[in-house]
Amino acid sequence: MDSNRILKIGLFGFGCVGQGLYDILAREKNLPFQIEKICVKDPAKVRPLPAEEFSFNPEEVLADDQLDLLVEAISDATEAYGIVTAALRKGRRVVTANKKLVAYHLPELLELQEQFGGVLLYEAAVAGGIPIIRTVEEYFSNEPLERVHGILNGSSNYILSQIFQKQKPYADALKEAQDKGFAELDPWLDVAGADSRHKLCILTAHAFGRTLAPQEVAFFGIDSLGNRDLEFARQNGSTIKLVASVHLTPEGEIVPLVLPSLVGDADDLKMVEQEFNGVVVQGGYSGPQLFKGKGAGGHPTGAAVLSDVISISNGYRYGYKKLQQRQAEPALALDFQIEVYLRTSDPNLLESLDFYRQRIIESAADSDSVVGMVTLESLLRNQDKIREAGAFILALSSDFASPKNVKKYEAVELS
Ligand SMILES: NC(=O)C1=CN([C@@H]2O[C@H](COP(=O)(O)OP(=O)(O)OC[C@H]3O[C@@H](n4cnc5c(N)ncnc54)[C@H](OP(=O)(O)O)[C@@H]3O)[C@@H](O)[C@H]2O)C=CC1
Ligand SMILES: N[C@@H](CC=O)C(=O)O
Repeated sequence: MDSNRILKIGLFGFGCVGQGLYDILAREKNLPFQIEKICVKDPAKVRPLPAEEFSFNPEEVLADDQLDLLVEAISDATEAYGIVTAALRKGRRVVTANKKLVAYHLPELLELQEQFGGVLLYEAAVAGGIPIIRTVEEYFSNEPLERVHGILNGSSNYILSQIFQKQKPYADALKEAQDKGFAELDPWLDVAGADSRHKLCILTAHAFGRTLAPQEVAFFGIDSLGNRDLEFARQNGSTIKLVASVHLTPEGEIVPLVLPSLVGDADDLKMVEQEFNGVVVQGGYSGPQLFKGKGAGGHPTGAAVLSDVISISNGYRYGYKKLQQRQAEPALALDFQIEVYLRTSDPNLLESLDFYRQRIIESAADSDSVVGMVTLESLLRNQDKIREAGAFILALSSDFASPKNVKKYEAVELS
């Protein structure tokens, strides 16, 4: 810690995460931190704190040199980018919870820290309360990793638990996730898999030394999940989880993908329910380890932000060790093949996807469900088309890296 004095924090955002941090600091009175100024957006909003604690002008808070460190927890990624980059240009110490900002701008954020001497930490941005970035960055710094995968979005996991365990309608479960503060301001990010994609990009930088642009990662979500898909999962003795995964192929290429997946009883991710996240880190020597914890919510995320606040005040910064160690940037394994289930009403989609070993699961008046093999390249090329068609796509096992667990499905071979 800097000294015995109380460190002053400038906080941007006083929603779920900002209030979570504020509340923890209010309870843990022995901690040497004080939130000095809170910057928010809406002057008309009723606040639980006196008006003088708030500012509506980010410039004013950024310019305040009395503040020892800044915490950015606002809902707008574009505004957050402006705040965080301006702070780093001043060489400030900054903690952010914003995964979209980090995923889209990591190379620039690294550059700014290098150039101006500031520091940026973002543990809360991936898997909420699970200390996964520091674990991958520090504990696994010297062990080659084979795979990192898991459930990285609390809202969609909450929704799926409500659907599978309580038979709640999708829309009701989504509303609950929003009411509980788990969901993004635009919940499409959660349910369409985009938020998981942002988190996967960040994890990939720390685990494999590859700064992926989000556009390089195909992502699919649960927003078009229908009754027939639920039935397919149930008939196969499985539930569905939204899985984000990155693994290294034997050729040293990487396969990053966000895809709903069938999850059976033997799968470690099966026990990750509600707003919890679960991340499996597969070390080359240590084997698989599951990290499970709350992926969303004010206190779990506030606690992750607090941990960064403490670390940053102790002089910690990410070493990006895998980035430093890597010989060459791992390429994307575009020819990687994965077996998926697809339900669509658009016959052209199957043709565009270049499905092979295709089998029909069900043919109905309004749509067909098929199972087949597809390449990563095809998923990347067709992902917008799949979304626009309202199709639902599902991996047959969360073990994307190896087809050995793929079961035999009730299917009719196409002639
Ligand atoms: N909710 C969660 O469980 C988690 C969220 N995150 C991330 O943390 C961040 C904050 O999320 P969350 O707390 O849920 O969001 P909320 O919607 O609950 O709160 C957002 C806060 O940001 C403020 N704000 C928005 N735009 C501006 C702006 N231009 N200038 C100043 N303040 C602004 C809002 O102000 P006002 O009060 O005036 O409306 C509000 O206080 C997001 O990046 C999110 O992705 C990360 C992990 C978990
Ligand atoms: N909306 C996100 C919040 C945490 O990152 C989620 O549901 O996981």
